[in-house]
Amino acid sequence: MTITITAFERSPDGGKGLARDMRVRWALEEVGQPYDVRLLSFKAMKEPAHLALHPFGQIPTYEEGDLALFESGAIVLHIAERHAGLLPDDTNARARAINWIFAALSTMEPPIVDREIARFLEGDKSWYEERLSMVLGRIRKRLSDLSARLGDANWLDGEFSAGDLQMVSVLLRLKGSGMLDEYPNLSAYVARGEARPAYKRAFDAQLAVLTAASTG
Ligand SMILES: N[C@@H](CCC(=O)N[C@@H](CSCc1ccc([N+](=O)[O-])cc1)C(=O)NCC(=O)O)C(=O)O
Repeated sequence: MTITITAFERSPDGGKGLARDMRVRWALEEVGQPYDVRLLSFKAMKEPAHLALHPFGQIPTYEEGDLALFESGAIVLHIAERHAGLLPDDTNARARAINWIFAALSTMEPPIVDREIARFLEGDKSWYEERLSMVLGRIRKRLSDLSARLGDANWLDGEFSAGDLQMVSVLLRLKGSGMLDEYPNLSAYVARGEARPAYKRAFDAQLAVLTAASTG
């Protein structure tokens, strides 16, 4: 059955692949599943037709037959459970890979998103500098712990998994900050993710949307 995801008609990330459809695209490319994309304007995302799919009026969503999902984490897990290539067959290894999905989304991503919230929405507040300093400290604590755990391994737990896909995707949100450079093994880890053919296909596909929108 045809898989259809939703994405920004014109992503605010300027084609950097930071919007969360990128994670779903990457997962589908890793498992070799073709997919269609329904591009949405910000206005359309808040209209009844899309709100029926996504209660918060966001992207991405995932549709396949009579299944409709939202939340990129849930979508990537669904893809990983349905197709080989993103979760190990071994029961315990599979559980550990899923453990890393949650670590990426629940432990690593919140302070990283908090930094973006501070920088984009709180710059005019009197307490901005003090709060940003605390947020950066929280990010560095998580990066330091992750760096220590990864060590010189290629991936977080054996073979590349959906846990790495999510963790690399989360760390990529720091790419322009210079903070990853403070942890050379994390920078190399992210670069390994970006070097994967599936990542490159997904990145090129999301960039093509913006290029078409810009020249259209
Ligand atoms: N928890 C949900 C969060 C979904 C979400 O945040 N979607 C965003 C786009 S991806 C988040 C995102 C947006 C922009 C950038 N960027 O770099 O410009 C990066 C990431 C969205 O639809 N925003 C529009 C709205 O809320 O009205 C998930 O993981 O799917």
